[in-house]
Amino acid sequence: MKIALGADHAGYRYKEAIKEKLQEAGHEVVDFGTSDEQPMGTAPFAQKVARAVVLGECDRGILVCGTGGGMSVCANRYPGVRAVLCFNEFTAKMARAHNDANILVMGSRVTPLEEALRFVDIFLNTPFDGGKYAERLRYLEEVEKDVFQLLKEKFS
Ligand SMILES: O=C(CO)[C@H](O)[C@H](O)[C@H](O)COP(=O)(O)O
Repeated sequence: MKIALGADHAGYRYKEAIKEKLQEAGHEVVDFGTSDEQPMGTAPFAQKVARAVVLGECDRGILVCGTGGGMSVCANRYPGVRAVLCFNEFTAKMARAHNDANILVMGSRVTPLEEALRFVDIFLNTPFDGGKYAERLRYLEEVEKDVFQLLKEKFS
């Protein structure tokens, strides 16, 4: 798979470890930064990863910040993004099985690194269950149309 990675300063160390693991496993990684532990904003990295996934430039995305909150808030503003903040193996599995998540979000101040690496495995290897979950996800298209309409009204 081609995987987009992004992290702020709080997630930098995790991103580097995830990148190494993914490359060892033969995945293609696109690293959208950050490139050190210098404190900085979270959203620009979520923005780059979300765009890459929505545009189909990458198959999946992985984002890490301190809590996962900042990354989730930003990434899910993009239509077509289903970014899920995972904090144990069950949430990682359900993110794929029920939500068809295309971006895994984790918090480095919440999840130990070894566990985060396991969530990555689960995220990449769990199929979407489809069926009733696919039907439920279709409602998101209605929500996206609603958002589009609101933005049009707000900015016209
Ligand atoms: O949610 C977040 C940002 O919106 C993340 O947890 C950040 O990594 C965190 O806020 C960073 O905090 P810091 O005090 O700047 O290290």
